Amino acid sequence: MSNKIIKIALLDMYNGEPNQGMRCIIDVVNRFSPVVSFEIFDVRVKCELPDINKFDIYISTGGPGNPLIGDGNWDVKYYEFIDSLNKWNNENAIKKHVLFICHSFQMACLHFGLATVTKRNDTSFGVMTIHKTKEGLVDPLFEGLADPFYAIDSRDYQVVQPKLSIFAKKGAKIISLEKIRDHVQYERAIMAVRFTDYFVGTQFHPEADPISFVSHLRNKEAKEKIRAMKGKRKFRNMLEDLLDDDKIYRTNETLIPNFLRIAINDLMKTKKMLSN
Ligand SMILES: NC(=O)CC[C@H](N)C(=O)O
Repeated sequence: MSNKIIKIALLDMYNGEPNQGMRCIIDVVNRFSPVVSFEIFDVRVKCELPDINKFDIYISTGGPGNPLIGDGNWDVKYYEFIDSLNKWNNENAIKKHVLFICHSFQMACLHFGLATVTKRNDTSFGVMTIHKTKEGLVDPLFEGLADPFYAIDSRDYQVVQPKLSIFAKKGAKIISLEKIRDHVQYERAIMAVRFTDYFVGTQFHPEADPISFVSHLRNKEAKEKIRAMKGKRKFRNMLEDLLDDDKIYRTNETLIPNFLRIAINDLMKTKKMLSN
């Protein structure tokens, strides 16, 4: 394989469960071929993690279950792996870029001690509005997305109670929040964090496309559960949101492509500088 190709490791956190995330991520990554190649690592079932010498960019997926609990094996290795990437970035000119999605995002927030993760009162599932914070308005990850923008959310847990002193100490930033729910007193959950210049994560699913969402709803039970949860009108509105060019399509075409473009440009620049 040519050295010019940028290598991406996809950390599959789905624990062997059927999901739409992997197909969507692969679909987005393939838009960058032939500049990139990718390999998949099954973190939770096989305890597989990549050799950090061999990959430039890492995308760590969503996944089922409680992010506070691992099996004492894969989770320990996963956290060690994040630490080794962070250490690498502190010591090397050519950086490792990481995107943490949903379950991985929750685990990263916990690991860096930035916030608490709690179980929500109800499942969050569907097309949600995501609000940029002041920092989010200028973060290149969101360039080309409106404020608010739309994303697919699918979770039972939430990242809340940010420890702002730790954010400040680490230079991390909250870049998006949940919408304000006037009629409920709950705290707005954190929807995205820039951990460092090279590590960023989202609580929602930036990889999701309308097809993946509709496929999920082909499961009758899933469909009925969501229809009952939202009510008929909101359910129909959500289906309409799916077809809107400015909503899920826009996020799918913008956010991970921004992440990859920023990473690829940075890698090409630093690799070239070092080979001169
Ligand atoms: N889609 C996900 O990755 C979900 C994350 C986590 N398991 C939750 O339920 O909140």
